[in-house]
Amino acid sequence: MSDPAVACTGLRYSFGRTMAVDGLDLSVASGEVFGLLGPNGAGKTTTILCVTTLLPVPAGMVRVIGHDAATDRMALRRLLGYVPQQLSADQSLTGRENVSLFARVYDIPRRERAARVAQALLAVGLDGVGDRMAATYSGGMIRRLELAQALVSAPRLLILDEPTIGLDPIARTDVWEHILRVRAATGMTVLVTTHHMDEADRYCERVALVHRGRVRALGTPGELSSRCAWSSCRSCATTAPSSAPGRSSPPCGC
Ligand SMILES: Nc1ncnc2c1ncn2[C@@H]1O[C@H](COP(=O)(O)OP(=O)(O)OP(=O)(O)O)[C@@H](O)[C@H]1O
Repeated sequence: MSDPAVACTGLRYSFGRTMAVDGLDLSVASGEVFGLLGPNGAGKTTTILCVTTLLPVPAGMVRVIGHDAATDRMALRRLLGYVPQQLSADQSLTGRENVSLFARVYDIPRRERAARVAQALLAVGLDGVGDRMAATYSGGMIRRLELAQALVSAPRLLILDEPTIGLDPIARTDVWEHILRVRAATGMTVLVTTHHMDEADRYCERVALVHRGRVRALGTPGELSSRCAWSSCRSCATTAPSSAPGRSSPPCGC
C-alpha cells in the first residue's frame, strides 16, 4: 500500500499560551480531496503550516508522502504546492510573471520554464490573460493565478487554505472546477481548509471536523452531516459544533 499523502500523529503546536493544535491525528490518502472544516481559531491553518514545514513540529509527527516534516524538510517541500489564505500574487507583475517567479523558486530548469508556466496558466483558464497586469484581475482570477503558481511545480500534494474566501458563488465554483480538473488529470492529493460545509459537501471526498486543535469527527460529508451535532450558518455557511459550550450557533456573527 502507498504511503498516505499526509499523516499527522499527536501533532501539537502552541503560540505562547494558546494551544492552537492539541494532539491532532489525521491521515489523508493519496489522491484524495480532503477537507479540514471548522470554525475560526480551530487550528486548521496552524496544522497546514506544520504540514508545509513553514512551522516546525514541536510535538507529535507529521509525514508527507513518506517524508518526515521534522527531518526531511527540503524533500517534502518539493512535493508540495501551497496556496495561503491571504491573497499573495504581486499586483505589479503580469499573471505570467507571477507564475514565472514561482517556477524559478521551484528551480524548474530554464529551458522548461516558459512551457511549464504556459501549462499552469492554461490549467486555471488564464492563458488568454497571462500578459495582463495582475492588478487588473478580479478576486476569482487572482485566486486562480495563485493556483497556477502552486501548480507550476506539478505538486503531488496541493494544499489550499480557504481558497474561496471572499469570492462570490460563481467565482467559488469556478475555482473549485479548476482544482478538480487538474486533480483528475494528475492524480494529485488535495488538502483544503474551509468554513463552508456546502463546499466540503460538494467537493471533498472526506472531511475532518476540527475544533480546539483536534479532529472531532471524520468521514464523508454525507456521514458527518447525518451523525454530527454540528450546525451551519444559513448566511455564510460557517460550520461549528452546535454543542460548543455557551454557543448555540456558529461563531460567524451573521
Ligand atoms: N501567529 C500567531 N500568534 C499567536 N496566536 C496565533 C497565531 N496564529 C494563530 N494563533 C492562534 O492559534 C489558534 C488557531 O489558529 P488557526 O489560525 O490555526 O485557526 P484556523 O482554524 O485556521 O482559523 P481561521 O478559520 O480563522 O483561519 C487561534 O486561537 C489563533 O488565535
